[in-house]
Amino acid sequence: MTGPAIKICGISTAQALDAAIGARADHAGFVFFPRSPRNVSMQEAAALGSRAEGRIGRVGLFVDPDDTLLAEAMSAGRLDAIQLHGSETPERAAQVRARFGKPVWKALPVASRDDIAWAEAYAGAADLILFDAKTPKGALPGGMGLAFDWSLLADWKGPVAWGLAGGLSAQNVAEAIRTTGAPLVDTSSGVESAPGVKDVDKIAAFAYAARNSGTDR
Ligand SMILES: O=C(O)c1ccccc1N[C@@H]1O[C@H](COP(=O)(O)O)[C@@H](O)[C@H]1O
Repeated sequence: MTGPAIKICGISTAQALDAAIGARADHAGFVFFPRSPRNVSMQEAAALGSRAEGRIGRVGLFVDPDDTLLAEAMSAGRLDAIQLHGSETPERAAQVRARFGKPVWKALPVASRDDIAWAEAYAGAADLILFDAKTPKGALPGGMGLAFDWSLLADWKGPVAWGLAGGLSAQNVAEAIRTTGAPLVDTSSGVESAPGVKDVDKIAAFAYAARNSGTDR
């Protein structure tokens, strides 16, 4: 029973990174978005990126980034994948992938069934679609601990690999996986004791619950 792939996002300390690695998560997310309480500097990204080398995948999270920020972060954090969490179009996602030569994950905000249909537009442009809850206007576009109606995704089969995010924690991740069949789950605030402060025990509990949800990759 291996369960879905696991991403712990918003890692900004060596302790949190080691906890994600110790919990056998597949991906660690580093946030490059100054408004976020999880934002990392290029110096922090460099330290985390080299500590993660060969131990866990490194995903950089960006919100409508320009190429200068992407280039700096790619090189500092030695990123293995780029998560676009803003309003990037399929054309921009394809351009980022071509320019930086790394897989692109595109987050899509979901509130209704129509939002899920947007994934089709990213086939061939993004490598993975990350369905996340739509957040209120003016709020951060993610990392708010908000979940959406998972039944909208029940056994969703689209033209592109996908994952589930939004309000996931050790308490609800198994149910989320059973409802949606998600091949990847991503959490940030659900494994924190305060915004931006990762909790080692919550990371371990999340990975355990995801792996023991009764489903297989
Ligand atoms: O974590 C952030 O601060 C963040 C900022 C801007 C865009 C996305 C962000 N986080 C991502 O949002 C989803 C859901 O987070 P949560 O589990 O509900 O807290 C996840 O992919 C985070 O990586």
